[in-house]
Amino acid sequence: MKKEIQREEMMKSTGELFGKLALVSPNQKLYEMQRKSLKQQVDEGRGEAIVEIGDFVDSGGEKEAAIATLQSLAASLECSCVFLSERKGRLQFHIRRLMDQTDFMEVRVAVVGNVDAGKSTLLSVLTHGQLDNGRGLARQKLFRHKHEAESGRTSSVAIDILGFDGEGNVLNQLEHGTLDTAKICQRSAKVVKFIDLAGHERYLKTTVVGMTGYAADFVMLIMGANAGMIGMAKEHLGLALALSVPIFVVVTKIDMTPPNVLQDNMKMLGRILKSAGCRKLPVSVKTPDDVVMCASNFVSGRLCPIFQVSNVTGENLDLLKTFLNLLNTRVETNYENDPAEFQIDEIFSVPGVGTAVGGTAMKGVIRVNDTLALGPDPLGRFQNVSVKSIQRNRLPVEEVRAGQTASFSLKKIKKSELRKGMVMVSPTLSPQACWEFDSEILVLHHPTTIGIRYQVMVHCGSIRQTAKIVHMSEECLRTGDKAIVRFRFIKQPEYIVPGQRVVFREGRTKAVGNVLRTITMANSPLDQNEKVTVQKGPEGKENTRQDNRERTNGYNGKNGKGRRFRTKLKKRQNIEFAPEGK
Ligand SMILES: Nc1nc2c(ncn2[C@@H]2O[C@H](COP(=O)(O)OP(=O)(O)OP(=O)(O)O)[C@@H](O)[C@H]2O)c(=O)[nH]1
Repeated sequence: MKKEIQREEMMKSTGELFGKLALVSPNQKLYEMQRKSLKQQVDEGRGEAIVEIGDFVDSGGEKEAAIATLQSLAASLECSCVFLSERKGRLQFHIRRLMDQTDFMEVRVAVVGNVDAGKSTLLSVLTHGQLDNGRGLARQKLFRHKHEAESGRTSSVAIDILGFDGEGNVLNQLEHGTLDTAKICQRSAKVVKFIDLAGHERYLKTTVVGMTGYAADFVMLIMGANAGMIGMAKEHLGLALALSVPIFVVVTKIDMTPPNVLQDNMKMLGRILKSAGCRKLPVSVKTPDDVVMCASNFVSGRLCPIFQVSNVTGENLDLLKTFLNLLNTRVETNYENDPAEFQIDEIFSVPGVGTAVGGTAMKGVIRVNDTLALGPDPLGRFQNVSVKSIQRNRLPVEEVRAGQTASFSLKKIKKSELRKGMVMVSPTLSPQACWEFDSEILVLHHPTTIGIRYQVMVHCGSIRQTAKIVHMSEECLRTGDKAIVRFRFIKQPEYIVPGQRVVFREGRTKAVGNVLRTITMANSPLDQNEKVTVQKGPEGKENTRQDNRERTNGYNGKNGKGRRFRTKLKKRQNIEFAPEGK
């Protein structure tokens, strides 16, 4: 008996609870310990875990007995248990909690890459299960699920979904030539949402919005094997790195690329990923074992798995699908216990239902009939709203948890009262809007120097608004410089929280940073006597704030609109900054 207890303690301390010895006919106590440990792993992995058992050198029935124990443990926790791969006598299994019909895990993957890299083709091949002919056949079939088609939400960003069942089988099936997203979600245990971001330079804005506003968990960078890392691919890579989103690379067109060109381009990709600016560890994924290793270590963001695929022959697409099936959302588990926070990125009216908003739950759990604080309005105020119903990918659900996207229909709210960038948060947070915030920023690119009163477009979650630099820890900033900078929003106060990632953009200027501190409205009086002379304009002339505002807002002032707008703005600012209670 004493020996037995010692064995249990030793196994517990060495993490060998799933070792060969432990899994072959465990006694009741050991079984319970294993069950507890597995449950913890599944909970920590938000319903999923990769478990390794072994070492099985010569089988003699031990392997089968150990697998049977693991399967029984998984079944007792209402989980599926699927074999993944075997390495040196150690077996890896994927454990996934079985969900009810209205729930599914969600992983968001932003798809970027240069024009013609094969993004649309790869998404079509993955989601439709039919190969390409090398001349654009697959992408024609791609029914672009604009958010509108998919969930009633309108968006300039196209979304494609790939559903997996508990065993990791792809569930996308064409019905009358199209995909029924609600049905796929209903049957799926996991749904991978691809946020297809345009490859053309013209659409860089969309790419930034897609990566910040849609809270991508991962970035899938597509590179044509024949072309290599050209054009916007490097820009997209830089943006993903700056936002600290883990990246994996899919190299397409390996069927049509001569081996020497492929080799050169792979070398170049490896060099870029390892460079001081990236500091990634490129791993070429060639076997199911590589997939498991990469998926288990991917969330840290240091590894960069590289898949070499062909959309025409289908080579290695299975490895990519397995990897996608194993990916787990990056939202912290404990966020579900925090007060709810939901960022709004779409607003729409649904006939017969009323006003609805779409977006991402960043924290907490939101249920039907919950009351949330919606805001801020132009005066920085929040109002209580009640959630009438919730949908996830057109599927009516009772609740939405941190890390999931959803649409809510709201009671007694007019569409005109809403705007993108607003939030709905738990009233217990007593949310406060802010005009100003401090951010530690890194300038990724700027042609000259950035100084006080410089204006940039701020992207923070689904917030997109022009802000002005009012204070800097350095006198001026150039490419590569870091500083603590205070920004002030131009139009209205916003709800942001310390720690949020921010991208600053103005023409070719790009900077990234973290919110350090917000200066809530009560502490942020408008500097009415502020000097209006600001940065140098394109012709070397000094621009006035008025010029800048006109440029920012698209008013040229010639037809008097600019003046009218400014008067309106001034009036509004006066109201906005009136002391509380007046
Ligand atoms: N031979 C071969 N051709 C491919 C492969 N993948 C894509 N193509 C072809 O490459 C061309 C461009 O692919 P697209 O999917 O349109 O590229 P894209 O990156 O979506 O381009 P944009 O939408 O313009 O950004 C099409 O003619 C595809 O048929 C592949 O693996 N092998």
